[in-house]
Amino acid sequence: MDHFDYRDRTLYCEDVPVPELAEKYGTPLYVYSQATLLDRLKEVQTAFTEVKPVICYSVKANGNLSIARLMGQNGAGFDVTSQGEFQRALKAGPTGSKIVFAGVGKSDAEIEFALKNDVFLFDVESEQELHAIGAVAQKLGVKAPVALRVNPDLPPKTHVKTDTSVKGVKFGLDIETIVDVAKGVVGHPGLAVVGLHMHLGSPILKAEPYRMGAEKGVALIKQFRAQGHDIKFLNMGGGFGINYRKDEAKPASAFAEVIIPAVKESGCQLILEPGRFIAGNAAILLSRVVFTKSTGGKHYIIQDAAMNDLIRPTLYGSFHRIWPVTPSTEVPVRPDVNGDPDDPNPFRAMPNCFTQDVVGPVCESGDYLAKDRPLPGVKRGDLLAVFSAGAYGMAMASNYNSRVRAAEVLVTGRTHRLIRRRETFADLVACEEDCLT
Ligand SMILES: Cc1ncc(COP(=O)(O)O)c(C=O)c1O
Ligand SMILES: N[C@@H](CCCC[NH3+])C(=O)O
Repeated sequence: MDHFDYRDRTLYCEDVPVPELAEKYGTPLYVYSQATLLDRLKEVQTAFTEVKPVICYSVKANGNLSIARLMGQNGAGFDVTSQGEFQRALKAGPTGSKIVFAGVGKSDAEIEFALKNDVFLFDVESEQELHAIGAVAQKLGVKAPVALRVNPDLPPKTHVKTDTSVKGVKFGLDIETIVDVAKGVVGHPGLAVVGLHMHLGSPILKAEPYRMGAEKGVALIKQFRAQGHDIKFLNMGGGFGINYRKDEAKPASAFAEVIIPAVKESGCQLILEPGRFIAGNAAILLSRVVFTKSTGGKHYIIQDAAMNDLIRPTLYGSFHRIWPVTPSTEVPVRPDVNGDPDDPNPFRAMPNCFTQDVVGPVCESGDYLAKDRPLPGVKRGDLLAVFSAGAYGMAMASNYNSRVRAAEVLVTGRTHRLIRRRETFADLVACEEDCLT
């Protein structure tokens, strides 16, 4: 399973026994498999190779400099959504990396920064933004390369907090009005409208929305061209889903099958912005059991990772597989289907499994990594692996409750390197002025 597997009842990341990492770096710890990161990037590159795509790794999923560098070294550009992400991409990417800049609220300063740093394309999300970009570009005496982001009004329902292409969300230009917006900037001295962008949501487990989106995209591109815009790029965004529960995700080839025909018809270069697909299954969040507790008929595993380390379960009710790193002989070693309500759980009947909540030390009842999950009994000091934590895990981590953020380690084969050290109290207060002493 993505270079995380059990050998003799011990979880390995590539060829490193995970307990060794806990010993050396402490917990909570993000553990990344370099082979998985590269396999996943390669999978996208290979699936779309026929149309020579520009793959812009979505930095928001995981912006660690070493991971971004790995992407850049292996042919990826970057999709960014703030100046901070832009700077990460510049720092980690090779010279000339293609950087696409999306986001609904780019400030003039960010626009100027991007223009001065060779932005490949702005993904433009509103008419006001389009004119703001045009104005900044004119001030600098350049033409800004832009792709208009359409909200294609499609139904890939993900989660109310992550839907990006259903009517009424804040993203993109309405499909009904985008053509008029494009018309309004024909011949604009500060703007080169060269692309169409869409991002359908995340995560998406079906290919069909991409087929529908790409078809709508081709129709728009034809209209933009008829207006005189020289459209060269079709950017289909990110959103490809991954396996959180079992084998629910589609391979990249399934998306390629429905996107490539439209790309060919459009005569455009394809851009993709995968984030989760590359990083999601490439990491576990490793934690250690602090206490166990039973109260009010419920059983709790209190471990040292919390909502500040991985907020997805709290924020979206997301499911992450969790399993002991060294399961006892009474429980199976593969965590494939634990707790999946859509799947009859063969582990439920295991003598040592019972329904438990996996919670952290943060002072919120919503601080949990799993709820009502059939898990084996564990004891203080046991290690747990929270799977599929590589995307939007560390990237969304915070210091809530003055908890220092976790360390991150990158494994390749039998070796491992710290790619982010654990924070310290000094880091926590580094930006504060203790001015009343
Ligand atoms: C514009 C844009 N591109 C790419 C992504 C990356 O999405 P994912 O990590 O699901 O591939 C996102 C996030 O959803 C996004 O908003
Ligand atoms: N952060 C989200 C998805 C949103 C992606 C960014 N548009 C997640 O953890 O799944």
